Amino acid sequence: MKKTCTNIDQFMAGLRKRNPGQEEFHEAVQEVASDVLPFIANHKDYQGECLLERLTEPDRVITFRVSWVDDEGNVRANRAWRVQFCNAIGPYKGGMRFDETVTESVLKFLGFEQIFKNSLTGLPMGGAKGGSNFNPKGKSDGEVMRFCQSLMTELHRYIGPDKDVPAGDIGVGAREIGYMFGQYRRLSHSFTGAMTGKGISFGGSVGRKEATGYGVVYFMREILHAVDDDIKGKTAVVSGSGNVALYCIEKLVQLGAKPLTVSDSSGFIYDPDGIDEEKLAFLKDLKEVRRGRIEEYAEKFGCTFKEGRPWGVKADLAFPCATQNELNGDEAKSLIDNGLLALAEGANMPCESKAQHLLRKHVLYAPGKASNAGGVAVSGLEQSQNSQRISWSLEEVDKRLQGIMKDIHGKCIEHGKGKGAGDKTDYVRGANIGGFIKVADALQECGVF
Ligand SMILES: NC(=O)C1=CN([C@@H]2O[C@H](COP(=O)(O)OP(=O)(O)OC[C@H]3O[C@@H](n4cnc5c(N)ncnc54)[C@H](OP(=O)(O)O)[C@@H]3O)[C@@H](O)[C@H]2O)C=CC1
Ligand SMILES: O=C(O)CCC(=O)C(=O)O
Repeated sequence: MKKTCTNIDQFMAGLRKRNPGQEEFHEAVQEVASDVLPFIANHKDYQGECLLERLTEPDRVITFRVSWVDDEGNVRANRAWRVQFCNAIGPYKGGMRFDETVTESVLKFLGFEQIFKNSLTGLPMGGAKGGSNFNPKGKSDGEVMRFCQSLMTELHRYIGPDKDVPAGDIGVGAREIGYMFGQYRRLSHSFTGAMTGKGISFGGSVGRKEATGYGVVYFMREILHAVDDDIKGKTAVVSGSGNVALYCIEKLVQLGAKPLTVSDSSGFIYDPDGIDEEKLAFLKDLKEVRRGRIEEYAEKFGCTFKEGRPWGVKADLAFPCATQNELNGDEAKSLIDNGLLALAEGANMPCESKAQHLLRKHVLYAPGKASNAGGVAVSGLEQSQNSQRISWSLEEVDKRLQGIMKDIHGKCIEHGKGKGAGDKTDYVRGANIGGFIKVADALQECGVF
């Protein structure tokens, strides 16, 4: 029987050859393969069926044109994709990203990560991701609506509650989900839970908007409890000011921590007094309603605005919640030199590989596939509510979210405890192996495909 190649250099050389120029995808696979290949080498049961080779090849990538008309009457065209990566443990599931930086490589990296993340949640969800190089910033509501409707006119053929269930991500919030779901409903002539992150008035779950940000803080709480520490009284440096960052800050404030920074693509603010409930309310209005720039916070509350990223600020905890590769090796060193205790990723792959290496060695470091899984987990709960045609209360959803984050932490401990530098828990290994096993078992039990 042909055995899986467990030599990382050979494995990666093959992957690079098959996926030329897709650097983000290479990076994501390298991170997983460097834990999973040694695991396979030590476990005979996982050696025979080319499991990681199969898991690094998407089931399919759907690419299509999205034509739409701008407010001046000009016809515009963008490219969109849906990467349906692996449905071994449930229908494809993962967000849609609208940003000018979106490429097939970015979506393959995100879809690949999603396989392991969704597996860790314990819910029956496969891995997928989609999006477009359309940039919603500065577009009118009408332009965004026409774009979303046009995109769904093609995408609706490939999705459905038992097939593939898209949701939000960068550039795709409540407004965009509403427009896409509305068009899906019209075209499919049905009302089903084919998308999550929906508005509460049309099948959405309470708590989904908050879930990723709250989840990352719940995960950090577990990390600190495992070393007999607590989140209360800790200072925190947070990047981003979108969905994940805002609700990460909200939960930090609720649990008695002191968030010091918040950022967007123009720069960051540093508020040494900490962001409190009143300042957070201003931030929510600025970002969720007025779609303004972060500098306004500094003007309103008389603190510092700087171009660049917030990683030079001294803090106990760090939460990168903006985008991929937003924290490099030098910035990780600066956080560590400033006494950082722990970092939990709210964004997907925010730390460059040099930064990951340093953080893994010197602090407690939780990778996004574990720490930001709360969002997709509550999406899974939204799917369950839709299927049963019921709505749970916020208390019920939040209780389940806390339970799921605790369970994910438990899986990281099971596979990563004592495996890191100085006998620390290696959360990266824990998440990679914990996520892999369930998918690998399902792949083996369902026959070769
Ligand atoms: N939404 C969710 O449920 C989940 C999201 N994630 C991940 O979390 C991250 C943030 O997502 P989300 O909050 O939903 O997205 P949003 O679009 O709501 O917010 C993104 C934030 O990041 C900033 N940002 C984007 N690109 C850059 C950049 N190149 N440099 C600096 N800042 C940047 C944006 O600033 P600006 O407005 O100026 O562009 C904005 O503040 C992503 O990595 C996403 O994949 C992970 C799990 C679930
Ligand atoms: O809720 C979802 O399905 C999407 C979440 C997501 O895109 C992510 O976890 O990165």
